[in-house]
Amino acid sequence: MDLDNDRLAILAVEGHLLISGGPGCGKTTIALLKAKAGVAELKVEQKVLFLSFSRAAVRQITDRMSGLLNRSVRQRLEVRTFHAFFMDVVKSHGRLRTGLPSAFITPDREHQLRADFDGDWTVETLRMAQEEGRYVFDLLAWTAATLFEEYPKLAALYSDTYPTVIVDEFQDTNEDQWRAIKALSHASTIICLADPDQRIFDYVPGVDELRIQHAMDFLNPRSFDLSKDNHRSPGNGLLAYANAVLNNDPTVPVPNDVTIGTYTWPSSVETRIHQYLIALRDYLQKKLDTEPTIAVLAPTNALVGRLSEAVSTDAEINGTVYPAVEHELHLDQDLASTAAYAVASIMEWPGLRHEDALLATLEAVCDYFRVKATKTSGAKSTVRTLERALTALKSNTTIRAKTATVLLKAQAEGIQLSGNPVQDWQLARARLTGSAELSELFAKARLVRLLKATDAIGRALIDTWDGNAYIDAAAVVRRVLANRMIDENRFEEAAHVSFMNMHKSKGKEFDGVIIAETKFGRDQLIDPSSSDSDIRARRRLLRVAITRARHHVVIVRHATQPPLTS
Ligand SMILES: Nc1ncnc2c1ncn2[C@@H]1O[C@H](COP(=O)(O)OP(=O)(O)OP(=O)(O)O)[C@@H](O)[C@H]1O
Repeated sequence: MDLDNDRLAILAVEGHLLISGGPGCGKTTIALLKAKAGVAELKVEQKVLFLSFSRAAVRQITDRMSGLLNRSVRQRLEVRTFHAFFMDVVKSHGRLRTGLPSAFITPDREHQLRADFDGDWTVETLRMAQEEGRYVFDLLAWTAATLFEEYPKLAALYSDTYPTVIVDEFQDTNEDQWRAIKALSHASTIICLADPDQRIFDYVPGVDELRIQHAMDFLNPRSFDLSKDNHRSPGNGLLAYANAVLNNDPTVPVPNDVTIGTYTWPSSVETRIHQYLIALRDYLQKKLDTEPTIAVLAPTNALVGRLSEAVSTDAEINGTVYPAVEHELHLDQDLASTAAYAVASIMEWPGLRHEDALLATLEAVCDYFRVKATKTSGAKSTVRTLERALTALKSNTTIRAKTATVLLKAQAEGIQLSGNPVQDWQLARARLTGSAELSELFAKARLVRLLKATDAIGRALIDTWDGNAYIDAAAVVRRVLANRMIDENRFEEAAHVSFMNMHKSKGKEFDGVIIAETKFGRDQLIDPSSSDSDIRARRRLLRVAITRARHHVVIVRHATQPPLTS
């Protein structure tokens, strides 16, 4: 590996460090080499702590470690998500603040509690933490940082275990993460890895565009800028093009390794993605002489779900058959799971009395909007409307909500299920139509995959089939999805083809990347009618997406969309 003067200096200097530079310039790699150089001086019980944001990023770092560091060095490095680290701190020492053992509230459980709670949820989560020692996900960072600040000896104890702390994606750290880092910085050496232009989470509360400046002021680190280097995709113009998109610079031509594909009616984004995915896979396979890794990225989960579903079955396009493509779908489950419970409740219909069947499904639809209301204020009025419909249904009075009347009609028509869980799932899902709310659930439920009877949900559903209905299907689906979330927490299998939204691709690396858009709303790569700051944020996001590729990028756009640089 080339170690230029900057890198040699990084290895040589002592004290806090800020290593900045664009995607693929080698920040992670040099930080790992720096950690390696310091391992000899560690005492037996000491380790280097490498903090990152997501489990996927942790996996990428551990993958990179295996090519770079031998086993004995790897064992001295602890690569963890912020969340896992803070959870340990709170679990082991939360008692210092409360006198109580610490317990954790899962996100699923939090949604339920929050939906039933009238009042300020932030105040309530603090009360639960302080009076009951029970913590929701979002309070872990705050609590760990507060523990470090209130008990400097505790921070010193952690610093003693971790004399060096490397912080990945430093530009995206929120206020609490930064407070914890500051507390550790009194006795640990902090190495910040940062790229201000990869700041794509600035809509998250506590993430501050001045964070790098804060680090400069507080840590007074030695600063190294590696932005002139590009080791991910050297020589192929991908980074230069990504920067041109970031800066809306039309003077940089689209390089050979970027294909801009367009579609227009009667072709669709789904068919184009299917075609390009197969073409790109073949092209990279030949070029690299190994099965390539490819990511298909889109701005929204809804579009990701549509595309994933489209490539999951063989498609005949203009007389050519494009085979289904095996892939992994990476999503945030929340709302999708809740929508899936509504589908499952419809699969219970033939086994239930009319009123019970309708109540169960309407309740599931209402739950979906309750979960949504914890994130978006607009959903609250939908919840109220649906709750009124539920009351009317129970008290046999006139139902006004359109969603309820549509479901009433669909339920009266009945549903003929066959015992094939895949077909029946689709049949049940198709009942989610006829009102804006039901259509929304339909789109979300797409994100839950049930493509083969051997999928986890399919297998579980088969067990509930009684020849007429799927008894207790909703509860069974809930269990499977909850298990899946826990499994995903443990490890994520590396798939050759992955579908995810553009935000989720951050910190990852693939041989090829396909980016899709439609001409509507948030599914557009850049919505010309949005504000300047939104457009700027989208350009940063696009740069992140383009720079995930080592070799080739395909951008599939509607033919009427304006060019990305003009
Ligand atoms: N000095 C180097 N010489 C050769 N290859 C390198 C060097 N540094 C890094 N690489 C390779 O370049 C690729 C990108 O490196 P790395 O992941 O460290 O970059 P990064 O700056 O952390 O990227 P990102 O910000 O996108 O996560 C990796 O495949 C890595 O093995």
